Amino acid sequence: MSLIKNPLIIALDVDTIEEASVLVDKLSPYAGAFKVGMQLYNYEGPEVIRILKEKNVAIFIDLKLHDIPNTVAGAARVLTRHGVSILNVHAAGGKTMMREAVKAARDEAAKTGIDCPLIVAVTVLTSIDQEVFNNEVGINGSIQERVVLWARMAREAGLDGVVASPHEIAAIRKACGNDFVIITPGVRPAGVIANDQKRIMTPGEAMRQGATYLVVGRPVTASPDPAQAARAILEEIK
Ligand SMILES: O=c1ccn([C@@H]2O[C@H](COP(=O)(O)O)[C@@H](O)[C@H]2O)c(=O)[nH]1
Repeated sequence: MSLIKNPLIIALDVDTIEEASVLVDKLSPYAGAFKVGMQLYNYEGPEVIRILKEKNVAIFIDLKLHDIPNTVAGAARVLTRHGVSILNVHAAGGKTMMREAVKAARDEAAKTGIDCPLIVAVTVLTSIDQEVFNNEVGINGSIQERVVLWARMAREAGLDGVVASPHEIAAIRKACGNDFVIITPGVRPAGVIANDQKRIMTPGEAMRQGATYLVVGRPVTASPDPAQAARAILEEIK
């Protein structure tokens, strides 16, 4: 059974378990889940998952797996053992890589009796705009076309959903249906600084577009009053 209580996922982009714990203690009444990404996981390792799970919160392990199919499958298998609620891979790794990741996670869940996490594919990062996408990343065509193509590919590979910017939600919904999970970072309440995010939307607009979950980091965690910032977002998306 999913532990995710509401659509607001808070990104714990901090170095240490101590800093993450302070945020979780302040924010767990408001957050549906907490995201542990490469900064926190690469410093603290799997211990951070164990400690946060003791607080009875749902965890999205955001390691954006991207490697050959065998390597990604192995990582998906061992991450499943941690009992996380969501894990992700890069769609750019291809359909076989995604399919192997899903198979490994589901087999491990069936073998151990641990709930299988939702497995989602990262499409085009929300920090990338059209100019960078074509001229630096070197992929022709529009970001939206590519995101929809990768979303369809992820669905065909058996994944539960994708990570995409709020700008592509409507097109993904049309292509992949209402049951497909869409997780959207690049969320900024009105008047809040975008930082390095390029394809942004407010929490209310992103939910109206059809997001399943919103990922929000700095607008909450760097706020002088993180609990109030999270409460305001929940109020906006209610
Ligand atoms: O395309 C993507 C994929 C992942 N992220 C992650 O979401 C959070 C956003 O943090 P903010 O502070 O709200 O900008 C962060 O952990 C990213 O690694 C993303 O932003 N875009």
